[in-house]
Amino acid sequence: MTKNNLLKSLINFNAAETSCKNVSADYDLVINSLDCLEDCYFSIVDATGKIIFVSKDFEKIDGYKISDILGKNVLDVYKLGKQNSVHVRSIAEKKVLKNTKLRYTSASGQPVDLVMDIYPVFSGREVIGSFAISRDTSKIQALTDKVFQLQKALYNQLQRTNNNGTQFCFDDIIGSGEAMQSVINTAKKMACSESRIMILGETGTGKELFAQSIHNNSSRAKEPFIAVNCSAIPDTLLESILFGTNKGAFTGAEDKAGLFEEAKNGTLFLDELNSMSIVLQSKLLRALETNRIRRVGGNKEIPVNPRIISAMNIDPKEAIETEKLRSDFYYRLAVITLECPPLRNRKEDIITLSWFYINKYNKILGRKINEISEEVIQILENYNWPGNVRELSHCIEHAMNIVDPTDTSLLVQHLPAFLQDKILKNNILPITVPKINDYKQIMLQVEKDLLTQALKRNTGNINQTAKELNLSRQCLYYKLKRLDIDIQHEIYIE
Ligand SMILES: Nc1ncnc2c1ncn2[C@@H]1O[C@H](COP(=O)(O)OP(=O)(O)OP(=O)(O)O)[C@@H](O)[C@H]1O
Repeated sequence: MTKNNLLKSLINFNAAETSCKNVSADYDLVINSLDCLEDCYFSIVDATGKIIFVSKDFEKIDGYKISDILGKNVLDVYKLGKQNSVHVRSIAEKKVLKNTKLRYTSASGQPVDLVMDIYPVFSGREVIGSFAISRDTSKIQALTDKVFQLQKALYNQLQRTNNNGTQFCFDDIIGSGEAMQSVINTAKKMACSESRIMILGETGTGKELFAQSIHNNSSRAKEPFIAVNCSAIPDTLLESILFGTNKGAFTGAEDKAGLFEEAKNGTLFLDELNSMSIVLQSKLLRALETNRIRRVGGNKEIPVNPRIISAMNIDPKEAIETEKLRSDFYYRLAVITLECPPLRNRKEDIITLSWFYINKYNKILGRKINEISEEVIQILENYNWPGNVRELSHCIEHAMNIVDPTDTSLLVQHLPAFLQDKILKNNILPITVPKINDYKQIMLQVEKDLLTQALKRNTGNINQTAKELNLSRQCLYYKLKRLDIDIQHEIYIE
């Protein structure tokens, strides 16, 4: 049976079914127009299983050349038993097989996921062949797999979050340098005690990460961990959030437990404690002294038992001196203190952290970065990271969005513009203060760094440097001489 005869039967069969008798067509045109369908091919075999026709996309999907398989039997081409060939089954059973899913390896070794609809072709009562529409669902399958993986990761994360309100434990803290290891060891010891902890450190240094890890390493791990950011909530609300409310306290107030009660025997983490008003500090102090709270509008004292971990991102001494913080309140909470060092003081961890975030975004964004250029390493290690690990993570996230999916190296042009600008123009001031206590010597070093960098920016040009610093030429010369700065030195002519 020729292809056209088979097609004619096929169309006549359908025409009979649809009572549309006068069908005439250019069969090749009809069949080839199916090629406009993406990731899909059309195939016809005769009653013996011999392949009579396949449309163009077949080569792309199956990896065979059409000319190599035409005229051959499907069972031989795919090395299948009769039961495993859907074409042969459809002919033998005289049945339409819809939505048949197949997974196999193509001639070029790629895994292929196909969904096939196979129709037997009749001439009268006799089956004279079958035709199939095969849709390549490999891409959709890969996407579905990815969605499934992401869902699973999210579910795991939520499970951890839902268990006790935390996401992190000590294993999640990155930092193999001496400074971080020492903080981790201290924090692990603190986890074994019941004393109140004050965690100090600049923004983004990992204070909450430590608070959660301590909770998860403590005997209270199965109880809730509840965090409240004192700077994010207006003072009047913060009181009712912490202590709860009793009905009638103010319009709309209901009987509601506060966070002290909700934390039960777990941990209550008071973040940015320094933002709390002095009035609320006094009320809280009373609760801390008695381990009892009174709901807003209530008159009953309720015993409470969470362990309190607090955090501050400013110097407590300064806050006490400027009367933003009550000293008795501070010392009630800072029974033991933990200091999270800023990133610029533990440069040895910067690249390890960068790799952590690169690998994270390689997975999330489907990137392939496996190298950080020397220049980028220099930049990352020399920037002073005022936003600490949070800022570094955002910087890498930015870079990973900019790299092309085929890039394997993280380069300067991928970094956020402010980092490229500042560093490439030598416009930042990583002032290297010597570890000495002599104020005069420190100031001399600071002045020297400042002038050296201004000279670098102006490629050693005295007039321009003096203008930028708003100094006279003579004054600049005098300072350079006093600080022993050699203006002929090649570093200024970069
Ligand atoms: N050592 C570290 N290892 C891994 N991730 C870290 C580390 N330090 C901080 N991070 C990450 O940096 C981000 C900021 O950390 P965290 O919120 O704990 O900082 P913080 O000091 O509490 O900041 P803030 O004072 O602004 O509340 C988080 O995503 C955290 O997971």
